[in-house]
Amino acid sequence: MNTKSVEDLMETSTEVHFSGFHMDNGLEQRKAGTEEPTTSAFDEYRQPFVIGVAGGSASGKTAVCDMIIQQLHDQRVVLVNQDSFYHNLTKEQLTRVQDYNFDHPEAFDSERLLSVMDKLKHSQAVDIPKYDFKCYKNDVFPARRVNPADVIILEGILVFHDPRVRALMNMKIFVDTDADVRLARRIKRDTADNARNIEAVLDQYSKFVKPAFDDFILPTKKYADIIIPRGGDNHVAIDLIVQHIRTKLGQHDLCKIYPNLYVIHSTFQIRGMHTLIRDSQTKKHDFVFYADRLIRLVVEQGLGHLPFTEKQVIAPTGSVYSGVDFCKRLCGVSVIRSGESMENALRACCKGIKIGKILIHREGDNGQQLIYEKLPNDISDRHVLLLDPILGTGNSAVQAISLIIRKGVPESNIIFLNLISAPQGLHVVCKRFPRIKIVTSEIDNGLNEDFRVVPGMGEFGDRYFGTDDDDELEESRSR
Ligand SMILES: Nc1ncnc2c1ncn2[C@@H]1O[C@H](COP(=O)(O)OP(=O)(O)O)[C@@H](O)[C@H]1O
Ligand SMILES: Nc1ccn([C@@H]2O[C@H](COP(=O)(O)O)[C@@H](O)[C@H]2O)c(=O)n1
Repeated sequence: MNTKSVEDLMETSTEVHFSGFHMDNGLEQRKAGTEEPTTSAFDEYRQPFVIGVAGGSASGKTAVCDMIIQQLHDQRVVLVNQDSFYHNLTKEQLTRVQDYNFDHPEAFDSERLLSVMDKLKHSQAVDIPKYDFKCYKNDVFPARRVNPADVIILEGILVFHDPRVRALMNMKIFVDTDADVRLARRIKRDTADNARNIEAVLDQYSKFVKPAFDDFILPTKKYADIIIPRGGDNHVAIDLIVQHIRTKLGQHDLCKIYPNLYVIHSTFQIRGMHTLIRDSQTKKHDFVFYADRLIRLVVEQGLGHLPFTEKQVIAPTGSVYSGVDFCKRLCGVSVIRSGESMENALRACCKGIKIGKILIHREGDNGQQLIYEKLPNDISDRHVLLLDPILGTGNSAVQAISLIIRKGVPESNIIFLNLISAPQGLHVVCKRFPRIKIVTSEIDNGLNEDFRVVPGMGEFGDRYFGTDDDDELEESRSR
């Protein structure tokens, strides 16, 4: 028996847990231990995308699922059929099978279905029974072993009926096919595949299938995100669904939770630059060179989130080019000292931009103090690009953003640019300021016991400005 409440299940689908940590002012701290967190916070965000496909019997649910699976050929996808969770009929029920209602929610073992889905969502392999429509049993055929996947499709007439099952789904599709088409298909299928006679099929339809559709299935249509008329014939709808799933799968799971969080598109060039700046053996001049390249990419990406106005220009060919005009009222704010490393890239992109500064003193991580600020007087009229290459606990970011908001800048006019973010910090900032935008180049695993991002890249300011011990050693060796 699965004892998870609806809230528990909803939590596993949308919330974030950091095992081995305890919560403190919205942050999770490590109790004791080694360099890496016990459970990688990053892994906790890696959850499969769950799609529910409901609709009347013979509406084309299986056909729609098959098409989605075929088009997602480069992804690991598993299909789970609600039919697999039909209760076995007792001997007595078997003697009067014509009186059994297979279309009622109680015909299914929902607890077993929930337990299987829960395991798959948590990356565990499961055994799923294969239902025999001729013997009315789920233990005639060997169970199917299903491994965890990127996408789980749960298909069945009543998959939207139980709120606990609905809560597991990231996308709900209702296949809407005319009743006469469904009946015609069902007669064909049940007489051919399930060795039933047409009279029995029609009796079952009028006694159970149609009333259950009206009472239990149709009322769940309102939960659907997408309603597909004409089932598998609707290629446009299926293409759009597949495109949406691909987009979602390509995103970090935190971007699915926080729509204003943007991670720049990763390429081997970007991974290569990250490899260099994270390598403890990288010398200062290489560190600065590659950090600058990455910072420039983040700055350009951040500028792309500013508002624009349309503008037409005449090209030297005499033709009209319809383009856009940059947002003019901008300023940067760097968090001293690491944030200053991002100022050059911002100046290189925005000629003459005003850049303010904020200094936050770190005493442990719970006692942070704002000790210096110099911001443009008219900052409240400007869009603000806040510069800090590392987002760790989120404490400094919260202080800096709160100050900028106190100066009159609307939250939605702030874009926070950083190179490396810890999930904990993102969680804190995005929850506290849901309207600011964050642009980062990579999201790391978590924080270590000193609240430093891991794997991270050490103290950014020291490595960028050459004040780390190793460089002093290196210099003294070369003297
Ligand atoms: N677009 C379609 N055109 C013709 N026959 C179809 C179409 N979609 C499904 N079928 C047929 O109708 C029957 C029921 O379709 P299926 O996808 O299994 O429905 P469901 O899974 O909703 O019960 C199957 O025999 C299938 O081959
Ligand atoms: N032993 C059974 C079990 C189920 N049914 C019917 O199957 C329908 C659900 O499957 P679909 O593929 O059509 O979605 C449902 O309407 C049940 O009446 C059955 O006939 N015999």
